[in-house]
Amino acid sequence: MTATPSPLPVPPRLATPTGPRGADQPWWNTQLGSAMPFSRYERSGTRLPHLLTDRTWPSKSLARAPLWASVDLRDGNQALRDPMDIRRKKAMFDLLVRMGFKDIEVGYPSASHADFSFVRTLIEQDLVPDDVTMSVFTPARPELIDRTFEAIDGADRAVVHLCHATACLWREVVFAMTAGEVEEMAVRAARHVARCADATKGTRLRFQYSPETFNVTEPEFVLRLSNTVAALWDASPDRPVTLNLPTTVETDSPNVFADQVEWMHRNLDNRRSVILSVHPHNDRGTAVASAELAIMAGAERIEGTLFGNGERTGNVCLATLALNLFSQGVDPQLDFSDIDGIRRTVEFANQLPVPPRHPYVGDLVHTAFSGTHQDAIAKGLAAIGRRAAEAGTPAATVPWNVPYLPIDPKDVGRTYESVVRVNSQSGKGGVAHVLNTAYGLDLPRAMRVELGRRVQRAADHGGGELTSRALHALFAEEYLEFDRPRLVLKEFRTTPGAVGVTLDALVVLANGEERRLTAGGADAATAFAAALTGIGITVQRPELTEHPLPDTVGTRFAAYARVTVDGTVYHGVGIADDAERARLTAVASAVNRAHG
Ligand SMILES: CC(=O)SCCNC(=O)CCNC(=O)[C@H](O)C(C)(C)COP(=O)(O)OP(=O)(O)OC[C@H]1O[C@@H](n2cnc3c(N)ncnc32)[C@H](O)[C@@H]1OP(=O)(O)O
Ligand SMILES: CC(C)C(=O)C(=O)O
Repeated sequence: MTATPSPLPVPPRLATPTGPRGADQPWWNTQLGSAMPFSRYERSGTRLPHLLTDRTWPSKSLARAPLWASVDLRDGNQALRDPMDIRRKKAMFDLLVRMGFKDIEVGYPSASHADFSFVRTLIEQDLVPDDVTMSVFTPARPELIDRTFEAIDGADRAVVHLCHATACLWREVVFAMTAGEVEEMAVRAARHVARCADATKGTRLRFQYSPETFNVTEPEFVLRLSNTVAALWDASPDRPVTLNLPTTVETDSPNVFADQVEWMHRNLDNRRSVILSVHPHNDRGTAVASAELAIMAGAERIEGTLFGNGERTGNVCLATLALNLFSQGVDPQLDFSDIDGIRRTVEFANQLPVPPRHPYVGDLVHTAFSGTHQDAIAKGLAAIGRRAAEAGTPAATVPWNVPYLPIDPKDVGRTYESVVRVNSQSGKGGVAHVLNTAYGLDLPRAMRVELGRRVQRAADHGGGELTSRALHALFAEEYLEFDRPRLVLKEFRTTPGAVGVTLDALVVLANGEERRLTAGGADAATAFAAALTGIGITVQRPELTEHPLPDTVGTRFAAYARVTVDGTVYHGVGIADDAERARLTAVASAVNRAHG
């Protein structure tokens, strides 16, 4: 029988305190109004009307990758303290090509000699692969448009990208123009571009138009401009014009942008002759969400940069967008299999660090310090290993489902070693995981608890992170190395009997004396325990597990003993070249710990 879900509880309405605590404010909400001058800023929704009541984007999902366009070499570059020189530009360009970008804005050639000569280098040295199209940015000024066409002379293919401000504030403050004058400027510039294109021989050209800043421009105005410019450029399905809608400065929540994009998508003339593109900036920290909703709303192309470099808070991060798709089972159509290599090149080109918490690539994004997360991750990885073994397939092909890890770090070229790092927030699971991944030690549960406590004390004391080496040192101090061991197993021999074995062992005592011990038992460890009574040590019920150590030269074994010495349970560890010696050494380790 299927249980009927009970209705969801209705959340209590949050009172909105606007000043001193009001009588209608519930006891659990003690927030008061702040002294921040918020009334200087326009209220959301007052700038532009909500465009749609019948929006369709909320019920869409992302089923395939959009057309990716990198603007690292233009928008990214113009935001750098030290713009890229040719070497850095070349490194970035080569990286973008290797990753699979087909649409790369290579610069703003009329802006600087460096940008112009980079474009010339690409053309003269034939560095643009056949399946990649470069685009070049130009403002709506005739002399700069001319210079742009000069830069692309001799190119096989190119996109000329025309951009000018359209938003009211820019019209008034930057251009001191009316809307009509801006429209005339757009028409003049688009015609100028078309004339230059007609005069250009041997280059397959396409055009792109960006009304800046789209999100705060009156929709009817931006639609009219876009239709006019596309028509002037003879947009057709064979040679579509890219209409790029920038949130040059991000001002509203992503749902507002999605409505704006869907409205354009529905109302553009000759929709099939237009590639609808978006160019989100990240001023509100929601560029990724804006881009994703824009695709649901009808956009086909996204402009952004790797790891989000760009003006102010940056452009939308293409790595995040692509890997968001990847993590949803959609082919990102970009290769992020060596994300750290990509990051190194991007950091070299931009001379800016990628923050440790940046999605997918930051140093810490696949790392858990907290005990409960570590425990869950270790269990999740073990489950993947089991499923792979059961299916007889490599773990890398088993469907990924590990708590707290949205993707398999190995898919982006990371290892599992950094997934779990230990400090005072960590627990036994994390410690065991690190010892396992770094040293191949697979501690039994009771020992994990015991060692976990020891590590916790050390971490509390030291305050910082404990590396795998430090953890191993604590492990060795606890189980392998003893200042004055009660006994050391020097040599031994077992002789099989009718039932069980007889053990002859030579042990060295704390005072340096060597003693030969002999006893029988069901197995060597039981016989050893029995033999220890000869030197006054009562050891009962030795329980042992062992495993070979991976990646060692020759085979070595780790054995773990749980024994009762004088009525108390102790654990010990033995590591040796053969399994039997490892087991007996583990019993000796437990005895030494009992007498430590
Ligand atoms: C939204 C974007 O990201 S657009 C790209 C922005 N990128 C850059 O600015 C980087 C490169 N820029 C530059 O090298 C220079 O600013 C240049 C080459 C564009 C122009 O330099 P200058 O002629 O010295 O002008 P300056 O930068 O002082 O001012 C810009 C002028 O262009 C006008 N302008 C700005 N954008 C545009 C545009 N897209 N189309 C037409 N005119 C524009 C401004 O109104 C201003 O005009 P004014 O001098 O009549 O007041
Ligand atoms: C040129 C345009 C697309 C731009 O960079 C912006 O508006 O941010």
